[in-house]
Amino acid sequence: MSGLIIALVGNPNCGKTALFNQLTGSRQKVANFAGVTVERKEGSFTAPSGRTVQVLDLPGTYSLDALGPDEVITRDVCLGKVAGVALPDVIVCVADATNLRLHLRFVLEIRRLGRPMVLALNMMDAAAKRGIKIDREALEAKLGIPVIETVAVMTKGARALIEHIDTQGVEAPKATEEKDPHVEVREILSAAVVMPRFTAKIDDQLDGILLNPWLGIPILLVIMFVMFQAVFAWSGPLMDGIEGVFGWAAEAVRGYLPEGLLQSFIADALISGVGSVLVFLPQIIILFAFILVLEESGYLPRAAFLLDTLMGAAGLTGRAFIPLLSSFACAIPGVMATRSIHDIRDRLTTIMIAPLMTCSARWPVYILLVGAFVPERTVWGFASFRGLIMLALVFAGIFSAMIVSWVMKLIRRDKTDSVLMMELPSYRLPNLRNLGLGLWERAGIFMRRITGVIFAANTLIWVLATFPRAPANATLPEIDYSFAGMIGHAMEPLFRPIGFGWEICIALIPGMAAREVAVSALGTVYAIGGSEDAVANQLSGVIASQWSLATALSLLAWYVFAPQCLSTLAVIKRETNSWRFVGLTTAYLFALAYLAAFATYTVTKMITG
Ligand SMILES: Nc1nc2c(ncn2[C@@H]2O[C@H](COP(=O)(O)OP(=O)(O)OP(=O)(O)O)[C@@H](O)[C@H]2O)c(=O)[nH]1
Ligand SMILES: [Mg+2]
Repeated sequence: MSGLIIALVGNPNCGKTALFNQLTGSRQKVANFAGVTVERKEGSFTAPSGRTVQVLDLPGTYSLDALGPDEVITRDVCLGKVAGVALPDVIVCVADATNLRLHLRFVLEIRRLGRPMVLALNMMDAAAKRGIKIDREALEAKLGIPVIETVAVMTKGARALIEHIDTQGVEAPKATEEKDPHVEVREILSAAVVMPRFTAKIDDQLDGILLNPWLGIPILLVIMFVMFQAVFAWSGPLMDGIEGVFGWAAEAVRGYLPEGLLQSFIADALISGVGSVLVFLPQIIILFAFILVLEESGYLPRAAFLLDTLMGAAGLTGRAFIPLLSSFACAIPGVMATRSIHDIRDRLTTIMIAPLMTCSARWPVYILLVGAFVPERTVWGFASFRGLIMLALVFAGIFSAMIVSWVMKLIRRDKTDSVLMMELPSYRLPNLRNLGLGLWERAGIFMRRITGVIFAANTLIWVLATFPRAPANATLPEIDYSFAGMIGHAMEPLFRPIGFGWEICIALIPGMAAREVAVSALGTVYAIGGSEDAVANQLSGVIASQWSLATALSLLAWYVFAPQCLSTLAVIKRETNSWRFVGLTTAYLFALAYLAAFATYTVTKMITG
C-alpha cells in the first residue's frame, strides 16, 4: 500500500503543533501565543492499516492572500509547488473551535485551493467549557468537507482523524459559488454554532486587571520578582544534596585511585567540572516551570502588550516582541522568529538585540556568581537580595537592548511609528501533563548539553591545563606550566583592566562555544590548581575567597553583553546571509561587554577601595 502525505495548516496558535505531536509522537514546542513554529517540521507514523503517513507541520498564517514568506510557503506546500516537498494527499486544516469566526475564513481560503481536505475542529474542550455549541454535522454539510473534533493536548480525536483519512479516503471539495467570505462565515456560524451569551467574560475580567494601565506593570514586576525569588528560595536543599553527592564522589575517587593522571581526569575534569554545572539543575527547573506556566496560560502576549509603549519608544516594532521573548529561552529560535517581521531594517535591529535577552545558558553563570558574591540577605523584610540582583541583570539586558535599538532608529532617521497588532489568546489553565512534558524536555536539553558540549570542553580544558607537566623543580603551582596557563597569562594583559585573572581568561575560551561551559571550565581549572574547596565541589567558595567583588561584578556585566555563543552567530549568518552583519553584531556586543565590565570594575573598585 502506498504511503500517505498530510499537511497541517491553520491560523497561528490553533494547535497544529500539538496535533502533530499527538500524531507522530514527537515533542515539538507548543506555547499559547502565535508564531511558535517558524520552520516546517516533518514526522511520520504508521496508520492502523499499516500504511506510512508522513505529516508536515507548517507555521501558522492568518491568510493565504498576504504576500509574506509564510503565506506563500503554506500555499505552495498545499499545491505541491515547493521543490523537494511532495504534494500532500490530504490537507488537514486545524481550527480553534473557540474562535471560529476568525478561523473559518482561513478554512474557506484553503477550500478554494480545491485539494482534498479535512477540518480538525480543535480545542473542543475549551469550547465546551465556555458553553459554545457546535453542530458538527451542520458544519460538515455547510462546508462540504469532513469535520472531526479534536483535543490536541489530550489524545482525543487524533485517532479518529487518522482513521477517517486512512479508511474512508478524502476527496477534493466540490467547487462552490464564490461568495464574500464575511457573508459566508456568518451563514455558516448561524447554521452550525450557538455561542453563549457571554463568551469571553472571564478573559475580559482578567484582562481588566492584568492589562489595567495602573495595575498591569506592577503585576508583571511582581510575577518576575516571585519567579527569581523562588529560584533561590526553593532550591537550597536539593542543591546541597547534589553538591554533597559530587563532593563525596570526588573524595571516593581520590581515595580509591592512585594519584596520577587518571585520578586527576576523573576527579577534576569529570566530577568537579560536570558537577559544578549540574548543581544548578534544581534552579533551572524552577525557572523553566515558571516560564512554562506563563507560556501556557496566555499571559506572555499580555506582557508584550504592556511593554509595547516601552518598545515603541525604543523604535522597535511590536512584532519584535515574540522573537525577543523566545530569546529568553535561547537566541536561536528568537533570531529565526524574526522572519515574521517584514520590514528588513526592523528585522535586522531585532536580530542585533536578540542576544541581549537573558538566555537560559546565562542562568548557571549568573546563579553561580550571584550565589558566590552577593550575600544572602533579606531586604525589606521579605525579599532575597540575590533574587533582586538576578532581576537587575535581566533588566540590564532588556534596557540595553532598548537603547541599542533606539540608537539604530536615530541612525536610520526613521520617523515611522509602528503599532502592535496582536491577537490575545484566551487564558487557559495550564495542562499538568503538558507542563510535565515541557519540563522533562527542557531538563533533558540541559542534561544533554552537560554530557555533550560541556563534557567535551571540559576534557579539552583538562588536557590543556595538565600538559605539559610541571618540571621536577617546579616552584609555581602545576597549572602555571601548562598550555592553559600560558594561554591564560598571554590573554591576561588585555583583560586586566576589567579585572579578569588568568583563570577567567582560560574559561572564556571554551565559553565561546556555549556560555555555561565557562562555569564548568572554572571548576576544572581550580580543581587542577589544587584549590581544596573546588575539589569538594564548592566552586562558589573558591571564587568567593579568591576574587574581589569588583571582579565578580565585572564578569557579570561581561556576561550580560558578550556574544559568547557560536550557534547564535551561525544562525544570524544563516538568517541574514551576511558575514558583515555577523561581524558587526559580534563586534558591537564585545565592545559593549568590555565597556560595561570596565565601568563596573572601575566603579566597584573605587567604592570598595
Ligand atoms: N485546551 C486545549 N489547548 C490546546 C489544544 N490544542 C492546543 N492547545 C494549546 O494551544 C496552544 C497552541 O498550540 P500549538 O500547537 O503551539 O499551536 P500552533 O498552531 O502550532 O501555533 P503556531 O506554531 O504558533 O502557528 C498551546 O498552549 C497548546 O497547549 C486543545 O485541543 N485544547
Ligand atoms: Mg506550531
